[in-house]
Amino acid sequence: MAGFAELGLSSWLVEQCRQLGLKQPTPVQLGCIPAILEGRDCLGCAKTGSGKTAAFVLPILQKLSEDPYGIFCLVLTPTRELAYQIAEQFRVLGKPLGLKDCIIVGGMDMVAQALELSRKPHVVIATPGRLADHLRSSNTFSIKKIRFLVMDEADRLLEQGCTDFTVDLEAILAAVPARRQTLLFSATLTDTLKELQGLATNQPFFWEAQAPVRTVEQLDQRYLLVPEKVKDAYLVHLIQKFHDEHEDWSIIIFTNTCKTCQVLCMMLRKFNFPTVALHSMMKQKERFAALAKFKSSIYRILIATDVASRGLDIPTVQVVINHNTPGLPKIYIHRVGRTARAGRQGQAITLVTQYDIHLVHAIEEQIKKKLEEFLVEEAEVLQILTQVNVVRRECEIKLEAANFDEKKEINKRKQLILEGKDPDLEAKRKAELAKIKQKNRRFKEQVEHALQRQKAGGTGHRGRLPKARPEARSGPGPGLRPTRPLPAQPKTPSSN
Ligand SMILES: Nc1ncnc2c1ncn2[C@@H]1O[C@H](COP(=O)(O)OP(=O)(O)OP(=O)(O)O)[C@@H](O)[C@H]1O
Repeated sequence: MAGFAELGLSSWLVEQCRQLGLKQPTPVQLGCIPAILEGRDCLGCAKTGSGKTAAFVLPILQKLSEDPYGIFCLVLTPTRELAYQIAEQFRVLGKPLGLKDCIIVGGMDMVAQALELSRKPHVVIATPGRLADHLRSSNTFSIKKIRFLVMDEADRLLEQGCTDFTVDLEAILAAVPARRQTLLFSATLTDTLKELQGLATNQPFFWEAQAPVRTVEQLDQRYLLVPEKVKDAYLVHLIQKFHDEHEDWSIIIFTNTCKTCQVLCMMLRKFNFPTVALHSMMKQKERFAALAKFKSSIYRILIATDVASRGLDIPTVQVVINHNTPGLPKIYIHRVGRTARAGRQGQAITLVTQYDIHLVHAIEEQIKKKLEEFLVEEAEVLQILTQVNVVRRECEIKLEAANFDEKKEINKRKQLILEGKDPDLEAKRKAELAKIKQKNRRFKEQVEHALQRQKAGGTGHRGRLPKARPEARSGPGPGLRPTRPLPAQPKTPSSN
């Protein structure tokens, strides 16, 4: 198997790899590095944790060392935390060059960033919104001469999710030169391939990992069927179990909203689990602090929204728990990809309610693998059910008293005004859109149910995931009483 030197990398870079413990190139590095060194555009699609970052960082550093100037390379990425992580890779691998990098993300001081940009760093790593703000408001820097444009998590940058980058991307693409090398990477490129191909037209080289399953082999993937109303008791039970059995394991829990994330964080802390939260309603400083505490294993549990689902590389994470079943298979792929990275083992457990079964089927179809059931002692869950529900309610009341919803609303309105939109008009438009979506969802569910009935009637019944919640899981019967309480509460760690 070829080593880094055989890929055409200079000896100083090979030595940097060795010092970092990277002995052999991974397949995506083997595939993409020579093409990038040849000057070709590159689209790299490989599983989570397979070393895509070094696949673009190494050849860029090599080219930079041959013709150093600033601003030589622009890297775009969807989240602020990911921008810092990528910058670190550039810094460590590019140390012998005296590499100057600059991170341009929202939530940080704009004046300081403008000053840094004017000093012509070699590499700028940015989230699109903040970089576009700088381009609109300042003429003290230029990205007209960049050699490389990298879009990490490229499909996320192009799709119109809850954060829509398209307008900002247009502004950025208008400011970069047509003659450049474009490198696009993600574990899920295929849905947006056409749009991406429009960006990478210079002898594009497409590299995709060939594998029967789209998730990592070392990842043990399970589902746990839970009734919606008692989901949190199952979550607490799972965490208690992992905590008891493997004290040194780190766990990421993914939730669907900032509010749930915050409530669950408060709740888990009440049960003395060392938990930090990460979501977009937090101040940037708090976000970084939470992530730092989790990375350094001071806190073993991170509860996050999808702001943490892509790219984050934290080797100590052994378990990912999906508190909600992701609505899109690709979100599932990225979330569970936070564990079992770089050849390590990992486990992912998805809590599935009676309403989410069709989502699991969609995930299984996409990843080309069936999830297995995760078995728990239901009696143990029932013991803590009342206690968990009471604590959760207390936390909700506390959060409401802190005006969490109002703050969220104010933040949203501020953001819309900054984007030049009318918040009231937007609210109306959103309400209409939600109505249409709900109608579509209901229709889809009806079709899904009809199909399932048809399948169950015919030969195609899978007999694994039941269609309705089983009686045994529907909560404690009249005679059931908790017998083994959870650790004493309340006792909340002081910082977040
Ligand atoms: N050649 C290599 N040998 C061993 N480890 C490597 C190698 N290249 C990268 N790694 C390590 O693998 C881990 C995952 O790499 P990276 O974060 O680049 O993954 P990724 O493919 O970008 O994942 P994701 O799709 O989740 O963003 C990192 O800790 C990195 O240091």
